[in-house]
Amino acid sequence: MTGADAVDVVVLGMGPGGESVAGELASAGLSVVGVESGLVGGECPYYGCVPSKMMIRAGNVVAEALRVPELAGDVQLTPDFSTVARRIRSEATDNWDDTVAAKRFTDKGGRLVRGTGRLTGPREVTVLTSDGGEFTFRARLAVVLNPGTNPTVPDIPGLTNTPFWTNREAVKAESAPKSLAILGGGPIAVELAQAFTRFGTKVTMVLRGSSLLTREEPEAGELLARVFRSEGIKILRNREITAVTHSSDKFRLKMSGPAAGGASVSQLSAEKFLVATGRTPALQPLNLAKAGIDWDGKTAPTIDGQLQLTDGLYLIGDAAGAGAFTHMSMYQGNIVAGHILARHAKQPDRGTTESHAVPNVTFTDPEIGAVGLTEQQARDTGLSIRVGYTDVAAATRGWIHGAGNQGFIKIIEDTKTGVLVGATSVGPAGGEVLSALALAVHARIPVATLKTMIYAYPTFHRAIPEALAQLK
Ligand SMILES: Cc1cc2nc3c(=O)[nH]c(=O)nc-3n(C[C@H](O)[C@H](O)[C@H](O)COP(=O)(O)OP(=O)(O)OC[C@H]3O[C@@H](n4cnc5c(N)ncnc54)[C@H](O)[C@@H]3O)c2cc1C
Ligand SMILES: NC(=O)c1ccc[n+]([C@@H]2O[C@H](COP(=O)([O-])OP(=O)(O)OC[C@H]3O[C@@H](n4cnc5c(N)ncnc54)[C@H](O)[C@@H]3O)[C@@H](O)[C@H]2O)c1
Repeated sequence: MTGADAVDVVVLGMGPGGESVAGELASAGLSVVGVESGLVGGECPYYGCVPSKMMIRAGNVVAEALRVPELAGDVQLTPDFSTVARRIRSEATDNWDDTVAAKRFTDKGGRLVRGTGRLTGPREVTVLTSDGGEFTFRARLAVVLNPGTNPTVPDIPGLTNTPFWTNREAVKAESAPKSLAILGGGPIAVELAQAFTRFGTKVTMVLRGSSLLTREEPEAGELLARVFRSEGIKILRNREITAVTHSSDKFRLKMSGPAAGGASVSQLSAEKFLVATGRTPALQPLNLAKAGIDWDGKTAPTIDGQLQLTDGLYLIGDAAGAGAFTHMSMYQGNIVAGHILARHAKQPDRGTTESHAVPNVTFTDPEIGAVGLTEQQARDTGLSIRVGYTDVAAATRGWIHGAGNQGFIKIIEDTKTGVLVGATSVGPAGGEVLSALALAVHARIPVATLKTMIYAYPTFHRAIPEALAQLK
């Protein structure tokens, strides 16, 4: 243990939560080392939420323009992906340069160490820098792990020899490819499928199963599949890709149907191939065992309500396994910062994590917002429930909106307590409408109270009382 620098806190991985904990603790006067092997800020600002939502915003503008003939006359449109590519490069990611984010942290008094960190003891972190240097830090108060995830790449023959895309390459695209094959049907796949389609890319999605967005209510995936079909996105269901090759600027994917289904082998070719098959937490290289943590290497490690793996060793973000969303990383970071400051600077604690009202929004058109339990999850936990469902297109605002008005609100009530335990809001502003439902689930507001509320006319959220009236 000789040669280690003593500091108050080490934050290993500066994703959204890590960056915020490190910054807050440094501002509070603690000596904080932030360790980052990539870009300060993590996946979200450089390869995830922000660039993908910039593409989606641009794609939605194109889609709205295409709705002009139905609603407002005529328009001439020449979508050009290079405009959004330029915006992503210059406005969102600073050409994938984190100087500004790094300075934001060091200006607060933090020390940024660039390199790959690992635990070398309880509350001890050793960092290997790219030029072969090594630094060791012993944290007096806490080590916060925020390593995030990497794209999971399935073991498909030939794949790794090809220039396939993950989200990290997709958001760097300078132009929309003529054709794009996408493996996976989760949030990354559907958001990018629709965004590229709107710039003229012929998209084919290859699903191992039969549905899109399997973590959401089934009605959400079904509606999205209908919308995708109408936009020309092809969805191949129950397929396995058995081989991938790339030559003459073309990917060739060999596919078979499900083994049980009598396996028809087929082929698909495309200019680009996006693999969006989930994420692998970057926990393995951290060497949790060095801090005495017993981890099976597969499932999320056990943490307490303050996100501690053990006293003074915290795990936050996607790798904590409570929802791979930026808002979860920041929510957890806030609790951890509060816990550290309460223990060591006599500030009020910020409580423990709650998991009954985790929200998420998939930013397709229509947006898909969800909070809490799905109907199936509620049934699986043994709750006695009532379900309310209403069609957004048939509500006043949906009808006024016209083209692009598809959506629904589905709510799940626990009949024993009379509160909502889950809700899904799909529609043109589905993610924004979700906020009222998320509040209801979070604060456990009785359905009886929600029914007495006045909902402004004619908003999209006025479909909420219609769903409440349908509870049965
Ligand atoms: C395409 C895409 C779109 C998304 N869209 C949304 C969205 O709209 N809304 C939303 O809420 N979420 C979205 N997400 C998810 C979101 O990006 C993550 O939940 C978010 O980044 C939080 O991750 P994190 O805090 O776990 O850390 P990450 O952001 O993954 O950052 C972890 C950091 O740790 C560093 N690191 C890892 N290991 C080490 C090590 N050993 N030593 C030093 N540094 C290390 C990494 O370099 C990285 O910078 C999206 C993700 C993707 C891929
Ligand atoms: N708007 C948002 O909030 C947003 C957007 C994008 C991503 N994210 C976050 O990032 C996470 C990762 O997204 P994702 O879409 O990669 O993952 P995911 O785990 O949600 O979906 C993965 C998809 O790939 C399929 N799949 C998995 N292994 C496969 C294999 N071997 N062969 C074929 N198909 C396979 C799954 O069936 C699923 O359809 C999300 O779960 C979410 O938490 C959030």
